[in-house]
Amino acid sequence: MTDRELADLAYAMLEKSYVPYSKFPVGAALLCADGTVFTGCNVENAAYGSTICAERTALVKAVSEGHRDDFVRLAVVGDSADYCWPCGACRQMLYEFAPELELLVGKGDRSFTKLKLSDLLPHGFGPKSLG
Ligand SMILES: O=c1ccn([C@H]2C[C@H](O)[C@@H](CO)O2)c(=O)[nH]1
Ligand SMILES: [Zn+2]
Repeated sequence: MTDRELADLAYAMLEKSYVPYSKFPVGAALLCADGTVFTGCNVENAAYGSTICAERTALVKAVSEGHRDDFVRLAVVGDSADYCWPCGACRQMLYEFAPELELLVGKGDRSFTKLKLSDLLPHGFGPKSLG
């Protein structure tokens, strides 16, 4: 799967977002080594803090289906002028499973930039930190 194809799966998720409060849709698509893709969107809640981000939706879908050590690339995209950088909570949860995960981060004009999770979360706290 090309980067463009993975990003487009994430963009397609924008319309699934449930964002009555922020009106800020986010889409995600997580590629596994066997080619499986888990998609996600943000799902907000009237108790705002109970909102789940698009990246974590995709991640928990994947882990709950038995994937864990096989994450290859994650696309996360928004629909606004700036890139949709993953929030701190998402960076931390992704770091648990794939500290060197490749990221495609996109914005409203459908362009995206490529980097690694470790660029966004250097010296992260993970399973190895616990000894
Ligand atoms: O990494 C992030 C950051 C924010 N959001 C969502 C949460 C909320 O619904 C909206 C505004 O914060 O964007 C994500 O989905 N992923
Ligand atoms: Zn987040």
